[in-house]
Amino acid sequence: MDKKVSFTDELPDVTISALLQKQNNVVQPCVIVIGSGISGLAAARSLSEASFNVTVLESRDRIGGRIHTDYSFGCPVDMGASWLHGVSNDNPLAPIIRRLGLTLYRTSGDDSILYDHDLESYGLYDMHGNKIPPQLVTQVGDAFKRILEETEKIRDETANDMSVLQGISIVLDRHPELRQEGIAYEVLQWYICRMEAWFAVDANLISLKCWDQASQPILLSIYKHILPTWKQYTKEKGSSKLIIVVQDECLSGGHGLMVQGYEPVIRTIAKDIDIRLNHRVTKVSRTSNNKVIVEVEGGTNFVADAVIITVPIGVLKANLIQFEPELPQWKTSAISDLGVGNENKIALRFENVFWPNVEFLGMVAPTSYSCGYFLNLHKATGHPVLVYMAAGNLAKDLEKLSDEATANFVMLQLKKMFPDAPDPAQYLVTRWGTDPNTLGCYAYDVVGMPEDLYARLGEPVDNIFFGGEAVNVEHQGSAHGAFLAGVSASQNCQRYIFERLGAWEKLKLVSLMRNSDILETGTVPLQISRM
Ligand SMILES: Cc1cc2nc3c(=O)[nH]c(=O)nc-3n(C[C@H](O)[C@H](O)[C@H](O)COP(=O)(O)OP(=O)(O)OC[C@H]3O[C@@H](n4cnc5c(N)ncnc54)[C@H](O)[C@@H]3O)c2cc1C
Repeated sequence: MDKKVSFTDELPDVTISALLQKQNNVVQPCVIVIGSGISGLAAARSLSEASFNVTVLESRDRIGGRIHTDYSFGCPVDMGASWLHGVSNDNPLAPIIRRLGLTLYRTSGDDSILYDHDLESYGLYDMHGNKIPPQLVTQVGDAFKRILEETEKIRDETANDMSVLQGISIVLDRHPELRQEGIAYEVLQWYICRMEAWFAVDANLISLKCWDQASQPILLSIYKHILPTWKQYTKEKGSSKLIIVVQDECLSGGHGLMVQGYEPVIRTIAKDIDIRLNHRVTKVSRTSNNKVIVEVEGGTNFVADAVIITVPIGVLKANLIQFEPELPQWKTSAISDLGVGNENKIALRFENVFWPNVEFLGMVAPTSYSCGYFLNLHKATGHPVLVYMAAGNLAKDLEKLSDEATANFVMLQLKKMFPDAPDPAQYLVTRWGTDPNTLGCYAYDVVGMPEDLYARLGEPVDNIFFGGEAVNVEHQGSAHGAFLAGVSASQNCQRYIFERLGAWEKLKLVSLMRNSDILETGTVPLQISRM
């Protein structure tokens, strides 16, 4: 007879878990999550799986926040995030993507943040519609890489921060051989325009010290910077635990477009979560008995043991949520010192494809502001759609126009490359900068600001926890970074609440926990349509 018995099989009917669940007095701790973007949803799912009672309050009439797949063209078009940065199993979103069988179109195998497209996948044109020879594009691309490498030396030499643009200008003074003339100069401007798109801000505003925050050295400096602030904070609060949202290293695997759009990922994380749409939070108050009261436009109040705030940094900067008592100075200064960039997408659907089969169509010009580029969705998805992307000041300026005028502006750009381009059958225009639910696209490092801002933004204030893209020290401005930040905020919140429970309540809570099915890892490979 097999003597091996499984522990769970041998348990009598009345397991601890069953016993506890039979009792009516199981009081699950209650947490409010503000915002149903990927960060808030990840926090809510993680809390819900840890058997907390969780409610998500969302100001919009939809979930997903800056992940928004539009289907009005009859095909998925991502108007917010569209790339998975880090197409590998290390990506925390990989398990969900694998499970859903979603396809990724790898646009670049390069892990660096600037090259989310391989150089050979560009089709660049000048303002007169002449195609730029691909060798020139590659040659200037290589020169740009060298220029950026040289800026690292300048950064190491100087104590004070400066903008990336200033750094580039010093490099070109020192290395005249890297200067570009004529059309090559315009191609260089185009690369700068692409860099500006990554940060969603003009190059004269991007911090040279922080722009490529690598893992280890920066993390050390973050610890160095945060400790004095933390000591001050713990002196005020009488607690000594340092909870900090820090991730490992840059993700490998290059960059991949979500061919079916990001929406299925959002829907999966949101499954069965209590989400209240059209609930705009206006005030968060802490009470003397360790509760939080969350007030919603219209006057409804929600009371909870803790709150996790995942609204965009732009919303926090604009003080659209009032705190009582006020947040401490170390937190408010982190909010005000972080920058928030802007990027907008204008998607155009045509009846037929009239452009070449490249991934990116770009127009070079004498300034990065007047350069432009279109993502060719046809190459990755088979749908006749081009997506124009404008960042920084251009994105801001376009928001001053009507949708129709914006689409006309974009068509003028396209017609410079393809004079016979027909009018689009449909178009879509985003306004991430003026939308009161975002007020910007994502966080960036302002020149000369302390390096611990993201970490400070992620620090809790008693039972108020912070998630969202901008609290992730390493992967801010990304979907996976926002996801991780949500999970971290949830874990910090769980720890906080757990420490306040008695032994019996802890046991009850543990008995209700269920294993994650959505956040789990699996063995099904990622589906990548271009290796
Ligand atoms: C144009 C654009 C392109 C991008 N491209 C990529 C990409 O290709 N790859 C990538 O990885 N990342 C990309 N990103 C970044 C990525 O989309 C974000 O980092 C991520 O989606 C942020 O998630 P979040 O949950 O932190 O914030 P959000 O998604 O903004 O969620 C916050 C939620 O809070 C809600 N809210 C706001 N105010 C209130 C309030 N007062 N009360 C209640 N709710 C409120 C908002 O409506 C929103 O739903 C892009 C972003 C933009 C804008």
